[in-house]
Amino acid sequence: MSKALIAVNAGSATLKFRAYSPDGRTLLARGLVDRFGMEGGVLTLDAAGRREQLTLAGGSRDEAVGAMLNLLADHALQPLAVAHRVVHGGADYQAPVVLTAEVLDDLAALIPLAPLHQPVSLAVMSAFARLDAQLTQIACFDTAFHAQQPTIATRFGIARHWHDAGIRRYGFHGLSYASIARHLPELGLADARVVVLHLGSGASACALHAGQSVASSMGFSAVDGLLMGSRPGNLDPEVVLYWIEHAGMDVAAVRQELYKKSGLLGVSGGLSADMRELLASKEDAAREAVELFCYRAAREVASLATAMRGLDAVVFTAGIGERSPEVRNRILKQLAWLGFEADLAANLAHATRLTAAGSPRHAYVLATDEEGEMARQAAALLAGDVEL
Ligand SMILES: Nc1ncnc2c1ncn2[C@@H]1O[C@H](COP(=O)(O)OP(=O)(O)O)[C@@H](O)[C@H]1O
Ligand SMILES: CC(=O)OP(=O)(O)O
Ligand SMILES: [Mg+2]
Repeated sequence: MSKALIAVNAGSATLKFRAYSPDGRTLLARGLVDRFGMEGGVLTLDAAGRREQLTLAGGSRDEAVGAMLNLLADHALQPLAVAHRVVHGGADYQAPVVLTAEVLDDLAALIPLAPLHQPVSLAVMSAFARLDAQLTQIACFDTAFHAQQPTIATRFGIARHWHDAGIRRYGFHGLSYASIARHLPELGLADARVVVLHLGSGASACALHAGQSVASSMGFSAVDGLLMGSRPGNLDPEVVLYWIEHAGMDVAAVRQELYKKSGLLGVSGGLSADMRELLASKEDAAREAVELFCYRAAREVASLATAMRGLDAVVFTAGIGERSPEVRNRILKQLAWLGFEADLAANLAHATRLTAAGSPRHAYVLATDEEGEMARQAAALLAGDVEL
């Protein structure tokens, strides 16, 4: 058996995991549980050049985690530690941390701020603990990368005491932005002002100046900012009051509306939260959902550029950003006035650079690697290289 760092990225419907060498640098195996924690779950593992697939009979999270550990053991991989992506670390967690009962209590207290993600992460941690109480588990936070933002970028225009009580902008997708920041020097952008568009089911944008996060489109929760799969992004708070006072909705119904019924799904008239399906649809509402998604992303680029007092480049990443030439092209068209001269052939070919050689500003595509980032963070923590 060889020891491996396991990085786990639990979403609402899937669980992605990867196994790395103890230094977090070499990928040894990668896998996915589709329909995680539901009936009909399927576990896929790619390791040593072959793919294995397993249907999970019962549908519990414990079963899925157990099956994952068994499959890894078949490949002689035994967890040294497991690192979890945790969406919300609040004001207190600005670096990865080994889980203890106290940390788990703190993370549970943040469930209301990340109702789609935090409960799933906590359930996965419990599943691992039930299977192996001795296993070292580590939380890596989506908020941590943004912790050094200037205060002005984190403040809402509400009374100061609320900010002091933690009602402030945190920013998310930080593991993704950290992994992108690592690759900027390869593009000659080490000191540049870059807006990164993380366009996946959850979508956000981040202003990176010399590789540091200085502002983000996501705020107190992961519902703010860009239009997403089923979340609205920016929304006038009076809409929520209207729903409560005039549409008979309670808090649970509002939360459902905000997290599950809005975004691409809502704007497309319930057609789909999935960008691929909307791009393939001929329905007017689907077209408008895609248009709004791109329009809002482009507007956010200009806003974040202003936070940095300048803009050198835009980087697209995550499921939609890495795979949809059409969405990238629409966003770049809207940004043409800022000096982005699109190279359509490069875009269609998924080249790294999407803009023409003489373009005043360049746009790029980089693959995000949230799991790789977690593995590096976990390895650094275990080696005692992380300031706590
Ligand atoms: N080839 C593609 N063209 C357009 N959109 C795509 C493509 N492949 C994946 N997507 C979209 O990417 C989104 C999922 O992104 P992803 O980063 O995997 O999300 P998450 O990790 O948050 O679940 C979905 O809307 C999906 O439709
Ligand atoms: C923070 C967030 O929205 O995450 P995801 O994109 O995985 O939903
Ligand atoms: Mg994601």
